[in-house]
Amino acid sequence: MSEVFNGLPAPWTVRYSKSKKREYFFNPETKASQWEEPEGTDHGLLKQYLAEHPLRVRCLHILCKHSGSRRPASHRSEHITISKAEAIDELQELQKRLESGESFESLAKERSDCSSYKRGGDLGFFGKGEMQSSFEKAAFALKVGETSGIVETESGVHLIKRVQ
Ligand SMILES: O=C(CCc1ccccc1)N[C@H](Cc1nc2ccccc2[nH]1)C(=O)O
Repeated sequence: MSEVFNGLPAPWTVRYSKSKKREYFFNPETKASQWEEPEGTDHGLLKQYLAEHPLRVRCLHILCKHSGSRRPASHRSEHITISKAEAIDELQELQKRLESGESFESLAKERSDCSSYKRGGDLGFFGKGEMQSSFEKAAFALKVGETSGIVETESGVHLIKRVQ
């Protein structure tokens, strides 16, 4: 594991509490968790780290399910039978429409197989550990305003736009 300069004394890490809507500190060795910064924290370095490594992101996404999806059904179709290759082709068409200026939200409402389509694909804020790992990895790699390439999960294939 490469050394992480987060301003915290090793091996402390910082996590996000969804219920309390704030960060907390966790020691993976002792399993201790606490609200206060651990003794010896470099507050300035921690703040800089958090600016560059968000604990949570807010994303929109467009999901195209296919016959191999974990749940091949949605509001659009009780029984989704298109192949993964066809689903990827559909996302590629949507990528072209995004590039020609159509809004992500309007395309999510038109085509996404996720229940979030009603809100233009908005998943709200999520932290690490909440979404399937390939989705999380892609989402946390995006800058605010950026859209991913095609991302595969057990649910199907996605386009992801980070908005916060
Ligand atoms: O899991 C859900 C609900 C996701 C959601 C989160 C927060 C707000 C609204 C929706 N829907 C699945 C499809 C699906 N699979 C996903 C995998 C990663 C992110 C979003 C996803 N959406 C399905 O419908 O099969």
